[in-house]
Order: sequence, then C-alpha cells, then structure tokens
Amino acid sequence: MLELDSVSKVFPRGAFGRSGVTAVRDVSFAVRPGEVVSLIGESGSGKSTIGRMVLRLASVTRGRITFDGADIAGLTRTRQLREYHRRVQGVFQDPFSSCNPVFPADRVLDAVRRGYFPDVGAAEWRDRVDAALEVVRLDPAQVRGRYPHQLSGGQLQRLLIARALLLDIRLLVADEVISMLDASTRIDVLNLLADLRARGLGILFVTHDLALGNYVSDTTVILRRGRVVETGATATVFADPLHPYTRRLLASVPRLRRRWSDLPDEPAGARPCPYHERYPRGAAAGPPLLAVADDHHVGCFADDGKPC
Ligand SMILES: Nc1ncnc2c1ncn2[C@@H]1O[C@H](COP(=O)(O)OP(=O)(O)OP(=O)(O)O)[C@@H](O)[C@H]1O
Repeated sequence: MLELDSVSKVFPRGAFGRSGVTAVRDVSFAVRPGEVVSLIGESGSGKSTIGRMVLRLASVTRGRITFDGADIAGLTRTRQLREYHRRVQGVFQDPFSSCNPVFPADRVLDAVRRGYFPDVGAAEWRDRVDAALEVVRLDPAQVRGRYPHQLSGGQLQRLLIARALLLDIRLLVADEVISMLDASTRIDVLNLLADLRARGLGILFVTHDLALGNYVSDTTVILRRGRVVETGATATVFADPLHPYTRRLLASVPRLRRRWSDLPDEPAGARPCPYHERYPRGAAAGPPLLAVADDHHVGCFADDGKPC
C-alpha cells in the first residue's frame, strides 16, 4: 500500500536557501493493509516530517513515496490530491488545534459531507455519521452540537478519527495522537487503533514513546537524526535490540521500582557492530541497513551513520 523508498528531506536554510537542514535521510519502509508501523525516535529525529511527506503536506527532496504503486509526488491536480486524501488522512497531537473553537466540534464531520459527498442526503449522512461515531465508541448525543471545550481531549481525538473514517480511508497517519491524553483515555484510543487495524486499515503511528509503540505496532522503525538505525517486527526489535541507540532508548524507559539515578550510563552488554563485521572500515559502502534476520534490520553503529 504505502512505500517509502530512500526518502530524504532537506529544508532550505539561510539567505536564498543556500544551506539546508537534512531532516530525513534515505528512509525506506512500507505500511501494508492491516499493519501498524510505529516510527519511534527522540525529538527532532524527523518523525513528523515523514508523516507530513506521506500526507503531502511537505514535499520529498529525494527518493519516492508510493501509494498503491503510484508516486504521490505526481498528484499535482487538486482533484488527484482530494482523491488521495480520501484514502490517506492524518490525526495529530493536539486535537483542539484541529477544531475551530467558535463552532460545534461535529462541524468537522459536516465539512466532509460538503467537500466529498454533496449528493448524500441528510438522513443518510446522519446514519453514516452515527456509524462512524459508533466505531470510535462515541455516543452521538455526547458530541452533537458540543463545542470543542465541552469535550475531553480523548473524545475530540476520537471525533477526528471518526472524521477520517467517514472518508473511507485506508491509511491513517497518527502523529503523537496519545501524547496529550491522560492514562485512561490513552488506552481507549490505543485500543481504537487496534480495532481499526483489525478492519484492514494501515496505520503509521508516530511516537517518541517506546512503550506505546510496543503496545500498538506490528513493525517498528527506529529513527535517529533522520536516519533509520533499526527496524523489524516489533516483538523482535524489543526483545533483541541491536543498535546502541535502540538499547539506550529502551534502557531509559521509566520503570516502577527503579529510580532515574539507578540507570547505567550505557546499557550493559554492548555488542560489536554487525554492520562493521560485514563491511569492515575501508570496504566499499554496504547497503543502508544490514539484514540480521528476515524480520530485523540494523544500521551501522557509527555515530555519523556512515558505514564503519
Ligand atoms: N519547516 C521546517 N523548516 C526547517 N526545518 C524544519 C522544518 N520542520 C522541521 N524542521 C527540522 O527538521 C528536523 C526534524 O523535525 P521533525 O519535526 O520532523 O522531528 P520530530 O522527530 O517529529 O520531533 P518532535 O517529536 O519534537 O515533533 C528538526 O531538526 C527540525 O528543526
């Protein structure tokens, strides 16, 4: 369904854009129907930029993003982009910023009808809205005519997911959708994402939180400074993290009964770089990621990301 092939993004910087910030470097991965892929990395690692490129909110500098085999850079006409957004939608961290506070929140649902389904009658539309609200486990009476400030962050987030469902989407980009929610609402939204996956939706789950990625995803992509350092089946990556960065991220997840001051500087049992073993320093550059198993790929441990 969605494929990223050696995608890079350079933001121009300085007078006349002569220099640039490389936010994303040679990133490749795929999202299949019914699969949740989590994109995990610290702040500034390029996660949101990838989400924005997938949503066509930012352009790709090098490489290709394809949806069902077609390069999305080729969708230049308004009509083509609208069709793409009927299939691919995003939900973001702050649900309140996606709603105009002076209008009832469910107006975002009516906007879908005006934009995409002007020929659908009022009664049928109401049925469709009720069905979408039921999927996200919202009682229509709870949200109809309510203003954003009268809803909780979790309710509003679910309303925005219902909006995406009205479009009959196939891929959802969920960018830090849980970050602003409290613990009990988080689990509701996570379980909702699991329901959507079961309905065959592909989900690109952008997060800086490893525990959330582990809970919800089938496949994990670990990003560092815009580059993929490790990727694979979530269970494999979490059970046997290879890259020192992944190991550091995992070691720093807060746990009950362990204090911050007890954390070792480096996780014990550092391993030699498998990439280095395969492609010793001085050899011609190897592939961007080394396959250590069918479902597990790792990048070079060197800090600059170049093959050792
Ligand atoms: N519009 C822009 N213009 C210039 N630089 C940008 C722009 N958007 C992002 N960047 C830079 O690209 C890099 C990656 O940013 P991005 O927002 O994708 O990271 P992130 O991993 O999503 O971080 P966070 O979790 O804090 O949102 C950062 O160095 C950021 O400063």
